[in-house]
Amino acid sequence: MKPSNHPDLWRDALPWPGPDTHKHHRGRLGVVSGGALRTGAARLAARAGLRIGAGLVRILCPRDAALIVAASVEAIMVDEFSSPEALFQLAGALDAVVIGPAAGLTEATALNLAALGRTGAALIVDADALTLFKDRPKDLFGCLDRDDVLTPHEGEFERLFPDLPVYGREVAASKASERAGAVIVLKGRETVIAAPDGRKVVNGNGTPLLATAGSGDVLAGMIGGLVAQRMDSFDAACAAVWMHADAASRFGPGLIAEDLSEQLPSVLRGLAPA
Ligand SMILES: NC(=O)C1=CN([C@@H]2O[C@H](COP(=O)(O)OP(=O)(O)OC[C@H]3O[C@@H](n4cnc5c(N)ncnc54)[C@H](O)[C@@H]3O)[C@@H](O)[C@H]2O)[C@@H](O)CC1
Ligand SMILES: Nc1ncnc2c1ncn2[C@@H]1O[C@H](COP(=O)(O)OP(=O)(O)O)[C@@H](O)[C@H]1O
Repeated sequence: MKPSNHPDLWRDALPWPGPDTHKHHRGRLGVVSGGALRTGAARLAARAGLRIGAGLVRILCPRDAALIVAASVEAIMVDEFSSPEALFQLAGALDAVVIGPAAGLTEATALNLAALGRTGAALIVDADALTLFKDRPKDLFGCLDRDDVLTPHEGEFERLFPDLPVYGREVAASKASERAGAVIVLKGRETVIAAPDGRKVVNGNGTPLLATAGSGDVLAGMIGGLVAQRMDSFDAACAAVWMHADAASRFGPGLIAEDLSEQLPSVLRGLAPA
């Protein structure tokens, strides 16, 4: 399949604020932070979610991380939780939640994911929250709904779906989406986005400038920010993947993950209705 992702597929579905909107209407995104030494990934994701238009973004922190995160954010809000049940309560007021970036390969991450799976929030599951389920992928899939999004790089994909890479990336992504019952974003040079209902798109505007630590965390936050604004999860994933690469190309050489969100205003201006 030739690269097929293009703004024509999802431009009309992008969320823009109307005259009577307020921040809660624009979508409420949560991002689960790792522990005290692992807060950067959540901050990258949260900032991307805010930049892409979610009206309200909260970083949900284990107790040891809360003051560290609070000291390093402004518009982003901070909550602390001390148990999966407390996380469940916090997430009840959110439209979408990102979990996984620097979350830690611990049972606490699995329990937190299970708690989030019991809320109405759409989940964007990345990084550690994928790797953790290497030997028990069904435990992960059991927590998911069809509007949830998994964002594996090839290493993470192989851990969850060891029998699928042999089919090639496109067929593998479709089979994985069907098996997981969620949208799959199989990242890489040509990212493949597949939905359980059979929709599939291959992205063609990627750039190797994105091969830098934390760029995947930013992508997860962008998808989360669009899903929080009630964009269909498959469309949101296609749009975020394209905009993420466009942001990288606009910045050019020297790009680090922090730069991606700062390019989003110009990416969005290029997509806004006239
Ligand atoms: N600013 C931050 O705090 C950042 C935190 N990060 C977090 O750091 C933790 C560990 O990240 P790691 O990079 O070690 O975990 P990974 O699962 O990305 O890498 C582990 C191993 O997987 C293999 N692998 C196979 N295919 C790969 C691919 N396409 N891309 C990358 N690796 C591939 C590599 O050999 C690598 O050694 C995660 O929780 C991650 O979310 C990273 O996201 C980077 C930025
Ligand atoms: N060579 C490449 N060409 C195009 N895109 C790339 C390339 N390498 C990485 N990317 C993109 O960069 C991002 C990396 O995500 P990930 O591996 O999860 O990084 P991290 O865990 O450091 O955040 C993905 O969106 C991936 O598609």
